[in-house]
Amino acid sequence: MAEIAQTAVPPVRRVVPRRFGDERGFFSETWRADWGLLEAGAFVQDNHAWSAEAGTIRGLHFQFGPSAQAKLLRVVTGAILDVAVDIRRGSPTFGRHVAAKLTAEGGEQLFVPHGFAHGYATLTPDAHVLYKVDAPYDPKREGAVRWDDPAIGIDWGVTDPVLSDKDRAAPLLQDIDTPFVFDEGAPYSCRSLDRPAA
Ligand SMILES: Cc1cn([C@H]2C[C@H](O)[C@@H](COP(=O)(O)OP(=O)(O)O[C@H]3O[C@@H](C)C(=O)[C@@H](O)[C@H]3O)O2)c(=O)[nH]c1=O
Repeated sequence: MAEIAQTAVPPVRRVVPRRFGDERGFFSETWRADWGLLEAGAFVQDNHAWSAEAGTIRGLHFQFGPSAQAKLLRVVTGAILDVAVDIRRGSPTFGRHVAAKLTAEGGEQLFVPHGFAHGYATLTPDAHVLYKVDAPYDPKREGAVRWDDPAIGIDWGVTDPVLSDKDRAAPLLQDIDTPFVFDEGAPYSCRSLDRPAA
């Protein structure tokens, strides 16, 4: 059982799985097919990323075409600010974002569908982030948007982040031709085109 809530930028969802506590600790189901986020079998890869320092930012990333990824994220040590930005051309919420705090303590999760650029900032040192994705890693179909794009205006709470070289060089949203198109008839109201964004 889990509490699943729509966010201000659908279909991004916040998920809080129930925890059954006892004298040993707790037990929690962290994903079930019958929660209806994705059909059974859709998730094909699990990821684990560790960041040593608070104030590390990873993102904003996406994969496109047949490799577009939906993601279900959670934190098992520490805390992050998890962010999803709508980059579906023609979307009523294009350029808007959801920022959700995910903590090991609370077990909160964020479901990020196709058509969104995703990233997070670590709010604590030693942050372990786990996530499921519904398409395998495909470095030939990766794209990125700058973490500090003023047109998106994310309040990361971090001024001088630890970044990868790749993320430091990422383009602004206005300078990419995003490969996602808003389409109410498609899953996640998103059509994913098989062409690079830049
Ligand atoms: C993402 C990924 C990376 N790698 C490798 C490539 C590279 O050598 C090393 C580090 O990759 P990156 O710098 O891209 O890792 P990172 O910056 O953590 O990338 C991740 O960021 C978050 C925000 C996401 O949303 C993810 O989808 C993914 O893009 O790991 C894989 O083998 N499989 C994967 O699925």
